[in-house]
Amino acid sequence: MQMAPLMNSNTSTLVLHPSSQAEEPKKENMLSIFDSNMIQKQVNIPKEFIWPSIDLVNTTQEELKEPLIDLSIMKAGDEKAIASAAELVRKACLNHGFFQVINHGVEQDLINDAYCEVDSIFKQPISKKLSAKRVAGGISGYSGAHADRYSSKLPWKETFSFVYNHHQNSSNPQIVNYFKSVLGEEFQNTGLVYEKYCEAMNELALVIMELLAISLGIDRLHYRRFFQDGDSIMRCNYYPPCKSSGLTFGTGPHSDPTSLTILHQDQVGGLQVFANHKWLSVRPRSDALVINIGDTFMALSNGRYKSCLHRALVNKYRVRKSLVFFVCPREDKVVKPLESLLSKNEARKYPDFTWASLFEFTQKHYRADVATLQSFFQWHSSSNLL
Ligand SMILES: C=C1C[C@]23C[C@H]1CC[C@H]2[C@]1(C)CCC[C@@](C)(C(=O)O)[C@H]1[C@@H]3C(=O)O
Ligand SMILES: O=C(O)CCC(=O)C(=O)O
Ligand SMILES: [Fe+2]
Repeated sequence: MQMAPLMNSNTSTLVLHPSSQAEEPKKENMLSIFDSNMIQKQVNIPKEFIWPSIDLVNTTQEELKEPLIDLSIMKAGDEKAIASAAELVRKACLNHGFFQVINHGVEQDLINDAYCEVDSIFKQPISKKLSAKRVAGGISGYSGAHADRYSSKLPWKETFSFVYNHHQNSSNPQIVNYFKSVLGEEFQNTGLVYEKYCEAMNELALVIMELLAISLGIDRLHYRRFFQDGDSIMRCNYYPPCKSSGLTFGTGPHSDPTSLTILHQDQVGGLQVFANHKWLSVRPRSDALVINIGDTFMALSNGRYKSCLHRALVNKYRVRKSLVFFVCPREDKVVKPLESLLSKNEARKYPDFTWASLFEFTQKHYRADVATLQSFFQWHSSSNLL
């Protein structure tokens, strides 16, 4: 059935095409855009955004009881407190893979500045945002509901993503150059803010990697070394209010295919984790960062630490925003558990693979969901993963 074109505020036409089930790649000549200004005014939610009822299970308001870790102990070198914190982290990661950290060393002013820049990006007219559109097969750039990638179960969100390579240096400010190249010179300051934000995220990531190594009883510097020259991903999520919020998701149920996620959410609430057989809310804390294990780290721990299903709800009245830093190793690094982690006769749960191959799978062939890792290995069952 041909969807009727809907006019948006900028006179260009918002055209939502009939939903084919193809995930990616979508037919080249299909142009679909999600103009959040326009779509919020619609009486009925386009059917492409309506998720299967099986996913829309009622959610309790019950909260996840994830540990809150005070990271100041790491700088202080308080080994007794570090051992206790590592035990709390271990228990959480064996179960659902989520914990929150405070005294993380990321200045509140920098977080506030990053949110201000989120607003400066997403308030741009749709034509400007589309000029910075994500290139098919890549992660960087603007996306409106991923409407150019998928034809059904569209997430009610706009995103802006870019890559952070730690080995960049001030003489080659990649993020500033990226913002200026895709959004214009007036986004120089936005680039500077995110340059600083990603540097702070990367530093924090290495501290958390040390705590994870301690919690797993391996060489505490192992993951620092493994991730120190990583190619991480920064993503700004912007979730407009939705009149039919109970029929869609801001971000659908998934586990992160990456290694470790460092997320700041605003005070609106909406992040949920599937733990102990139910959806549990992660309480927003403005002074905390939410940390969760991703699929790649689950493989590094030979399945010990869990990369868990989570999702982001939208609501009827308020915009919700989140800043998400996805920690990834350098793309050519071989993902396999450290020998000393494996107990005697412990079988390997996953074949060796590179992050580049898993990343490409999620960008070109498969929408990350709850089964990404096994789908990835099935996809590559015949060919070489490295
Ligand atoms: C490597 C990635 C792919 C996604 C961004 C990072 C880590 C999380 C992934 C994602 C958010 C999981 C849900 C589906 C997805 C398509 C999304 O809703 O944005 C995923 C991201 C992506 O492929 O752009
Ligand atoms: O916005 C959120 O709270 C969660 C987003 C998320 O899970 C993701 O972008 O991977
Ligand atoms: Fe996620």
